[in-house]
Amino acid sequence: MGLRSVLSGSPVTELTEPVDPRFELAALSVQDESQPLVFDSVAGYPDLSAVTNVVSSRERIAGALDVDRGEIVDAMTRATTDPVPLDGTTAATFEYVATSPTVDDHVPIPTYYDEHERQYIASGIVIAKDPDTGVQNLSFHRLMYDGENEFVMRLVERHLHDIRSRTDGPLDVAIVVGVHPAVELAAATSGSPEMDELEVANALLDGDLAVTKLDGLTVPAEAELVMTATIRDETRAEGPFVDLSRTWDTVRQQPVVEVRDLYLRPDPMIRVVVPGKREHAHLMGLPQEPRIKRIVENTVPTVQEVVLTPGGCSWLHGVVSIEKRTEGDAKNAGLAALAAHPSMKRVVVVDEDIDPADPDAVEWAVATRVQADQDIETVENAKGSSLDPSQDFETGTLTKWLVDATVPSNRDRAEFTEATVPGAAEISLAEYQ
Ligand SMILES: C=C(C)CCOP(=O)(O)O
Ligand SMILES: [Mn+2]
Repeated sequence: MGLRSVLSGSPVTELTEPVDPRFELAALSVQDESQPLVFDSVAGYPDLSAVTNVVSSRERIAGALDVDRGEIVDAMTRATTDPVPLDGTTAATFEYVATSPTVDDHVPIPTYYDEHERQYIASGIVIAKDPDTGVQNLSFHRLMYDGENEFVMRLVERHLHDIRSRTDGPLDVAIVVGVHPAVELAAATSGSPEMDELEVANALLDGDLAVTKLDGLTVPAEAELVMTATIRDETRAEGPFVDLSRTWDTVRQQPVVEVRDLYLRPDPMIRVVVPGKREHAHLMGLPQEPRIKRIVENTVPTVQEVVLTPGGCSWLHGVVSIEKRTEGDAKNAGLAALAAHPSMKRVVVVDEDIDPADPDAVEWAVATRVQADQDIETVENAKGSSLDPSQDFETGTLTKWLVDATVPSNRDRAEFTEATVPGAAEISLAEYQ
């Protein structure tokens, strides 16, 4: 099950005119994010196509995982709780192309936002093996193209950073671009170091993930593009880059990645993720929700749902709904959520009658159920997201806050319940026309 399997049999928008990977491709991709956009012709690259907006809607994600839209988070929870071991390997669909390649001679590396931006692969999944446990890790890392066979990779202080710090000398990895959305969602999951995200993807695909061996690593057999590479000790300036916050991320010294071998499927379809747009938000934010819910559940078992809100970049703001048992539950649920996802700066806790995915409903709860002097708590000097432009960049800290927008336990719930017109939810104008 590869990338192409989710494009056949469901609507996609197909463009036949040549598209320039420098800005034009990104500009077209944001015209309509409701379904995948296939570029049959990429200027300068006659033998390939490109695709973006593959997971721009929760409906498409649900379709890719063969679940209902409302079951996505539970499917992710099940897959991360019970990963499915990989059962054997198969032949790769990709073929060897070149050693030490000048990468953008072979594949387009887009620019997205501005003249001073560099070319970036924002859809690359890095596969590495933990030197101590042998467990593989998959994670997304933006890759700034630095010419010939070199990139500079944003290496956030998470799992891959930890693997690299425990590896003596350069770290050999594989970089895959263009895989099934289940592999992308699994790679975007920040799970425990013991969790092999390929097994999470295999669980999401009911054991049907085809994998193959490459230079001692296990990689998706149907990947469109694979690069074996080495993360070197050398660092260079990486950025500026527009990331999930939709603001320019700062420039940092980051490790150089040297591409050893390039592999491509025949007639490859190059996977493009436009940074800061909807599918980037889905890939980053959605996999965090089941993990946050699992952690909040340890404190408040009656947690109902967790949503990282698009208005909060699907990363910095969240809403948690609970069935409140006792006063104080909401504050505990908020504290647990902030701890579960350290990149989150604000969490609003609502009762179970409020849809956390509906920003108007959440604002209505804040407007009618919050007294700021009692229901808002702040946590100063906490480590926030590196993507948050409001942070103190010297310390990397900021103030986090939680809002208890639940009905006070000592008040009558009926006073805070939204009135509805009888039958309004069932009746329809069509019946009277
Ligand atoms: C996309 C990136 C750089 C991940 C941001 O991770 P965080 O600084 O932990 O919020
Ligand atoms: Mn991991």
